[in-house]
Amino acid sequence: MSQFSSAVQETIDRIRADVSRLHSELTRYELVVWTGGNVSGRVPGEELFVIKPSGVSYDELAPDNMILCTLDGRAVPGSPGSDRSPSSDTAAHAYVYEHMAHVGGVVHTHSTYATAWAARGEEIPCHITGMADEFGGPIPVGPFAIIGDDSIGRGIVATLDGHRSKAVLMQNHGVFTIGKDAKDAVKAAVMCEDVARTTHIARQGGDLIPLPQDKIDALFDRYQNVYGQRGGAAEGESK
Ligand SMILES: O=C(CO)[C@@H](O)[C@H](O)COP(=O)(O)O
Repeated sequence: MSQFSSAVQETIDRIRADVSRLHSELTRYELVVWTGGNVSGRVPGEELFVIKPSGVSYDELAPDNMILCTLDGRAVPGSPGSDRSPSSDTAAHAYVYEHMAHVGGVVHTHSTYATAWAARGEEIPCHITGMADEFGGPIPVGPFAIIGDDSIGRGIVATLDGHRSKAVLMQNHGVFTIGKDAKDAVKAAVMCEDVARTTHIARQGGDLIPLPQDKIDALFDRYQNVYGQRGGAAEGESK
């Protein structure tokens, strides 16, 4: 029998299904190789989130082997999947949920072009309208931090708190993205790789043409507040 009320259990089951399914977007958009990368989703209204097990093939990921964790990064004993170790980035995801209340999803990848910018410790400058739309400016670099404790999480929060960007390039490591939910964070990871690749290729051909700040601001505002179908039906249906 579940240790949660039926309403909370229903929400947990929905987030398990979402997080499990969203991992297939990372492979679809070729943002990860082998077992690299991870997606997590907060359980709304609870001090809980769901994340993938560590080092398990993407083909084997399923709602029941996603791991339910508390905000200190520990698996909830007795919950489905808790017999396995959670993602090695669980502490980083937990730190973000603990310190950024508006965040409902976190994604990590080593996507090729974005990680190349991270390896140089160079922020991606904002020279294309699609980047202004999604990120509202440059994608910043976060500190180099070793996996194993909350150092990566602290670096993500210190870099993204108060920043428009939903993506950070953790130096010498890779991309972490945040979103209002797991799907939104996956979208930011897809867009981050796209702008990293385009900006890299553009730079090979010559100087980049500056995009004025007032135009970046206007594009960001339109995309965030006007673009698409207001009311959310179409976006929700495309899950
Ligand atoms: O970045 C790293 C390791 O440096 C990890 O994020 C791996 O990319 C995926 O680890 P698991 O989620 O499978 O533990």
